[in-house]
Amino acid sequence: MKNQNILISGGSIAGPALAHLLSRYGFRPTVVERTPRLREGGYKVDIRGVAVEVARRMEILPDIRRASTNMRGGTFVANNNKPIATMPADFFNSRAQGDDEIMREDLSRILYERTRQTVEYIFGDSIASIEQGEEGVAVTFERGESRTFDLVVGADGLHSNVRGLAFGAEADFIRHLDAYVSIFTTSNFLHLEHWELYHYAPGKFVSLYSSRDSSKAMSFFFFSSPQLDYDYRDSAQQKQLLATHFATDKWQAMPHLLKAAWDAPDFYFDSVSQIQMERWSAGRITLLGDAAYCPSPASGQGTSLALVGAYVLAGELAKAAGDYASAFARYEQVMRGYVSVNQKLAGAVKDFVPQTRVQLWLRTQAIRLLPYLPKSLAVNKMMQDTQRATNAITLEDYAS
Ligand SMILES: Cc1cc2nc3c(=O)[nH]c(=O)nc-3n(C[C@H](O)[C@H](O)[C@H](O)COP(=O)(O)OP(=O)(O)OC[C@H]3O[C@@H](n4cnc5c(N)ncnc54)[C@H](O)[C@@H]3O)c2cc1C
Repeated sequence: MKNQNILISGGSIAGPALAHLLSRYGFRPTVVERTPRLREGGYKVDIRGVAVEVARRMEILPDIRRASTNMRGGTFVANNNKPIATMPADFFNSRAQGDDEIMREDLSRILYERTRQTVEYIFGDSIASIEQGEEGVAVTFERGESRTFDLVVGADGLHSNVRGLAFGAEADFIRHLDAYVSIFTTSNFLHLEHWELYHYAPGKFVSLYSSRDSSKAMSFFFFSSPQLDYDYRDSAQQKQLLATHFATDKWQAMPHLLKAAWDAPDFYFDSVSQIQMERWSAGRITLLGDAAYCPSPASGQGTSLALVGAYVLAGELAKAAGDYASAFARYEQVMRGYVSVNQKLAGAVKDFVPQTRVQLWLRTQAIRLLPYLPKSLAVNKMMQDTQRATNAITLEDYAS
């Protein structure tokens, strides 16, 4: 088979998923990850629709189910922590349809553990330059090493380094949805047990979920904002932005959470954005996951697109016996429609949070009614759209 040596930039979800499948087909993948070790952090992520079948074919579904969040439900709370409404988990999620929910870092760890013996991992490094030639791609790394690979895959997220080197500036491909998210670990100071709290304020939403068998909690902050000027690698600056945006928030838990942000080892902050590109491949280089088609956390489909994308890309490379030009073309052809319908799930992100005090009051009244409404009435349309989108691709059986 041709083109067996494949460099993958990014060791979160898309990168290790692709490495797992490629090594199964006899390719020799190398993963380079910028952080010094496997990156921790992230909130609950969904594995939905076709992605569940991909996880099954990757033989990681039992591991995923063992690490399931096992969420029991959640409570909308007022500023003084008094419950507004309490809902069982299956009111919002689609576990009943066979979908799964797992902490992002657990899925990343499962994929890494599956591949660490068969795949070369380089931590704490990054691609500094890429030059394509007839016979391969000459790569230099930031730490100074130079190597040649047959193919390069950018699975390095929203701010993809490979995309920048091979396709051009991020500004040409990113679509800001006028919101930001921040996620980090805190102590389980409210003693939640597989339970989540939800708090709204004008333009803001915060949730808190017990993790690590309730020994810790994970917080998720969301706020609407026009584009902010900050360095996406400077977490001290991002913590300050978060503190400024939530300084006047009246939720009782807020002072504890904002203090925890400064101490959190896994602090994550990013814009709610999508990546939209006319093509994902250029010669021997292609993009995968958020790097190519980030649907944004507002769609809830980033992880599923990354898993399905890895399955299709690896399968097409194996089917074409390493003929990258036809494999990359097929990968785009097979994935385009699925990506597009899932990006649409992000909808109008601003509607996710009430923007004014009046809208907040109306939202609170609607939430009070939720427990008394049949699920079908309250979330039916949203659930149906999501189910259609998450299944909007027919998986080929690439088994060798
Ligand atoms: C820490 C973290 C927390 C997240 N939390 C959530 C969440 O709670 N909810 C949600 O919906 N989505 C979250 N996401 C995004 C989610 O993981 C993706 O949408 C989805 O799983 C697709 O994954 P991906 O592998 O394509 O991209 P990502 O998960 O973003 O991974 C990209 C990887 O590339 C690495 N990388 C970046 N630059 C370079 C470089 N120059 N060289 C080498 N490696 C590089 C990053 O360190 C990271 O490990 C999170 C991502 C991260 C990294």
